[in-house]
Amino acid sequence: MIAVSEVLSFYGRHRLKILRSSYVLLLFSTLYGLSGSKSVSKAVKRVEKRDSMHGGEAGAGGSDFGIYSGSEDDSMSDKQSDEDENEGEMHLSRKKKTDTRQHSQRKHNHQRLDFLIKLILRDKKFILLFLTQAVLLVIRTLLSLRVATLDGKIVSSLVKAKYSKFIKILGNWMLLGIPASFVNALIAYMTRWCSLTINKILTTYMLGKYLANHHTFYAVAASSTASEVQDNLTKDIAAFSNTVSSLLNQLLKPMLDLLLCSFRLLNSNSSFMGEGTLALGLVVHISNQLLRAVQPNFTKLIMKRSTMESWFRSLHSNVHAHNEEIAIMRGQSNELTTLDYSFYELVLFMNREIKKRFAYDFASSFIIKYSWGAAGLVLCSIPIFFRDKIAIASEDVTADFITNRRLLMTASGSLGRFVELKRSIQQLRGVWLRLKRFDELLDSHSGAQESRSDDGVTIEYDQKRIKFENVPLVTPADQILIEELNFELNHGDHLLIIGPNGCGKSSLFRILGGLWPVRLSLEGKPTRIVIPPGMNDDECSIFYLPQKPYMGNMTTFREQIIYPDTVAQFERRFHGNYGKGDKHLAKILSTLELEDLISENMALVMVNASDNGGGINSPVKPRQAFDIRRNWSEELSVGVQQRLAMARMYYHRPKFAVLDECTSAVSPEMEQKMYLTAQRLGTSLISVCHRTSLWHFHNYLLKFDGKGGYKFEHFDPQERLANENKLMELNAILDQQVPMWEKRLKDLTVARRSNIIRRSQSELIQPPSPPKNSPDATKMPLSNGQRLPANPVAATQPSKINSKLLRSSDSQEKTNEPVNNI
Ligand SMILES: Nc1ncnc2c1ncn2[C@@H]1O[C@H](COP(=O)(O)OP(=O)(O)OP(=O)(O)O)[C@@H](O)[C@H]1O
Repeated sequence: MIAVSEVLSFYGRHRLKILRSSYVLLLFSTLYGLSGSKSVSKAVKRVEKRDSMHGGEAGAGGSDFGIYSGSEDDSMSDKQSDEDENEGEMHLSRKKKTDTRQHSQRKHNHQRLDFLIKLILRDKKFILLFLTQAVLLVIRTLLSLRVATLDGKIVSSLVKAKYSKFIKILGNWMLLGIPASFVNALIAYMTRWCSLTINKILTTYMLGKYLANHHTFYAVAASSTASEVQDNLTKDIAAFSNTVSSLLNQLLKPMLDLLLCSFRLLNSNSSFMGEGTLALGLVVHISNQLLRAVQPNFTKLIMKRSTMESWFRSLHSNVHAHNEEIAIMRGQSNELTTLDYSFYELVLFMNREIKKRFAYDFASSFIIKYSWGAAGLVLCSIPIFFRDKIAIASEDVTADFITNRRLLMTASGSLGRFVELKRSIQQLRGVWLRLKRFDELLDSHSGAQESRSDDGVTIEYDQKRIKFENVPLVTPADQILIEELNFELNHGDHLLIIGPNGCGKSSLFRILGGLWPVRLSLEGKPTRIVIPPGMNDDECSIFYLPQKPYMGNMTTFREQIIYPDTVAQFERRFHGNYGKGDKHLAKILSTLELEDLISENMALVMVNASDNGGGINSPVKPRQAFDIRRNWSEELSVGVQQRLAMARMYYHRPKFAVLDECTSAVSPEMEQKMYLTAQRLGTSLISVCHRTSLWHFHNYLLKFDGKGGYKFEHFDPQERLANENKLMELNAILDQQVPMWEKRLKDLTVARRSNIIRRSQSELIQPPSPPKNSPDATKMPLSNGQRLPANPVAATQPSKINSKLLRSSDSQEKTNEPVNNI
């Protein structure tokens, strides 16, 4: 009994402190429950585990990272460890190494998981905005406490009919509304600014990494998650920024509200209010645990849905990008089926998702709004119903009731926001994982720049020479096109590459351009490649012209011609003199007979000016014709695009130019002119062209046979063309003569056949010389009972027996005597 009374007296002395610390503890345990969702952590761990097992090979094969099959992963790791145990000591050490690697990989992944946060926290502007937001949130909470107190006083003065007091408090209440509204607006502004800042930080970082070098985006486009890149760079970053920026609002506001409101309630005039608030906190904590039972895994849901949406979007982009081909082939129904199927899958998934969300929304709405609200009202009503039985310090019960009710409503609203926060955190985690994966993908391919070749391969750079020494032509899918390629080309020489489709002509350019890694000779011979260094500010050593040139839409006409140079480089080249630069461009265009484009642009400028109220007769400067922006890839024909691409090459005047069927859509005369001008500008041509009319521009030939073989030789176009012509003549003769000879052969066969028939029939017809006294030799019966026809002409018509004989003699003839012997 003494002990109990001592405890009670201790409690009485330290009541407020005990209540406050218990409340803070309760609040933090609820908060911990928010982020520590087991399923989410499991999902994250599975991703890490799978990544470590695959050696962090992002994107390769892991197409659907929205679904994690934990059991598969577990069984895989189990199997692996079992094998290791059975393979003795040597394997044990290997296993140790693997474990260490996995451990470091896991550590690396943990660090990587936080890379976004680190990136954001490194930005001073963000920190400043974040702190300002925090301060504003504290001010808002203090203001709302003051408003709650005034609310209570207003109602109390109203009930007691104290009008002057009522007016005075109402005035205060309205005055308080000015800073409260200002702070609210400022918080919304800060949240948006914060989101924009995060978006800027992440987009700059990701885009910078994505377009850091020519390997990364080229390799990423070939990865299995390429369809998601667009969404990663736009939708995911935006979603992440929005959620993170409002996270402070969602987290800090309810926390401050809860702490301040509960402390205020603990200090309340009603002696039991403190304990009541704590009891209410306990109810909230327990019901929150119950809510977890029906809560779906939002991380998993958001990841799966995003992957499906990205796929659906990429299919749409595909239709858009190839609209002309699809439309001309009437392939829309095919595309509709594909799109329909992908959309059907998405809808099916979303149907399941909304069902899961429905159960959760029902439970959370009921618990937050009604259960907690009812508990709060019960707590507030106690001083009114049990006024006589409990000690109440204040006489103003109405004011107390209103204030407490307001405080409890605020606290319960805050708890509701906590529950919402839980959903936001899980969804944020889903986006976070997607961005993490994208970052890994970029990392794995940015490393490709260093591993641009196998160990042992020598890569040299020379402006005036291309040399392949024992270089195998191998595709990224490890398909060997040529086992070893050896050739050398000096600046001033011109190489023609010919061979059947798919033999590796373009693959050679991909290796030359550094898109595919240079592999070591398959026979272990020293592998060496000498290539031009590419493009830099001052000089261009190699330039590529594909069949379908890239036309950047909505860029200026000038940028089209100088691509890939920037306007700043153009200005540097012509010392800021646009007139001089544009004159140079116009000269190039006139060589390619593209002056019409300049006049067309001028006309468009005039039309635009008149549309904008400038008048059709307002003067147009030539510079404006080069400043115009158009949808170049859609508005120009392929032939004009090819000529414009050639203009680019003339502008850059490279040492070497790779022309991969880049003149297929221009007239033969223009084609000759293009090649001639390129050679006059001192560019060595490496071309793939099927037209023999271009052969005389080359003095070396690289011929692929399509079976892994090739021939590199000095090329005499005249001789080759003469041979080619001879070959063509022979082919023409053959084409003409073969059907004739075949017909003759057929006739001979028929003639021979009828000869045989006649011979065999005449043998049959010739009877053994009839006895001279026979009255009618023609009526002599045959051995099988048949009579010979009376009409000798009929003997030439094959009877049933004769046709049998004919057939057997025919087949005998076929097998014994070849057609040629006839
Ligand atoms: N990115 C790639 N990944 C894997 N394999 C590829 C890739 N690009 C091309 N290939 C394969 O390499 C082989 C050679 O292709 P390449 O484009 O070099 O042929 P080509 O000789 O230029 O043919 P064409 O005359 O039809 O253009 C083909 O079998 C092709 O399937």
